[in-house]
Amino acid sequence: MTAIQIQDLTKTYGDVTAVDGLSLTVAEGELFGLLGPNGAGKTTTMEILTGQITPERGSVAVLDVDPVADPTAVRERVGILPEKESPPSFMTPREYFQFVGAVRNIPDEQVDEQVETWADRLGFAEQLDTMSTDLSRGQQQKAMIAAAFLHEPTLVFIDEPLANLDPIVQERVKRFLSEYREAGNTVIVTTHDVDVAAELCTRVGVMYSGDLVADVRPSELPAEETLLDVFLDRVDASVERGVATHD
Ligand SMILES: Nc1ncnc2c1ncn2[C@@H]1O[C@H](COP(=O)(O)OP(=O)(O)OP(=O)(O)O)[C@@H](O)[C@H]1O
Repeated sequence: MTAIQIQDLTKTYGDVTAVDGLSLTVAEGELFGLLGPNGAGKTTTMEILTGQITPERGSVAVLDVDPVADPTAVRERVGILPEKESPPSFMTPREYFQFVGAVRNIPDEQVDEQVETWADRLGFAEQLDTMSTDLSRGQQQKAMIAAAFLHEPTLVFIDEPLANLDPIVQERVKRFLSEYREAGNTVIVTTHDVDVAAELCTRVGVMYSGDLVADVRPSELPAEETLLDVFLDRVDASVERGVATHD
């Protein structure tokens, strides 16, 4: 089964074409990075794939389910971690996990087990019973990462996975994501950080002005060429060809 299938996808907001005829296939077991500058269309693509908004044109399938026709079925099967989200300010992380567990019909014992595992993995056991409003941005991000994986999905979408995390936690998250992928699961990340994409991802699609301008495997780039070179080369070339920027 392919994890993601996108064919000729287009989404506009008034005069702005946020996604412009995008086609992309991602196999299961990839850690795929959608890399692009501000306004490239990464978030819009993710929102279509997770059934939050609908496109004007094109087809999409996520684990063989159409998120436009059946957004609930997709959201049940995948984990989603949007950028800048945080647990409700009036709940502790533990209460938030119990809430997510109830919404997702996860047995209580499984929630308890996952909470212990994640608190240990990301080092937030001491904050489990602290009101979210009193947590730092990084501590809130840890809780959101754990919540996205609570129902043990086989495909997870993460916007800017390492934002707000200190270097130690960044390493732990990177290691976890690599192991999760090695177990056959799929991760789709969006980022504008070239270093994160180069280090973390098995495959990177460079997005600019609503479409892919490069599709590379960082580990297969020749020694003299970095992902930053590819990024600058393709994005600059698109600017020179006169592709309109959105910002
Ligand atoms: N709800 C909206 N209403 C109007 N325009 C929007 C809306 N959402 C996105 N856009 C526009 O669509 C384009 C693509 O935005 P999108 O957020 O998908 O880009 P992005 O690659 O995720 O950018 P960033 O890295 O800055 O988050 C931008 O020009 C943006 O201003």
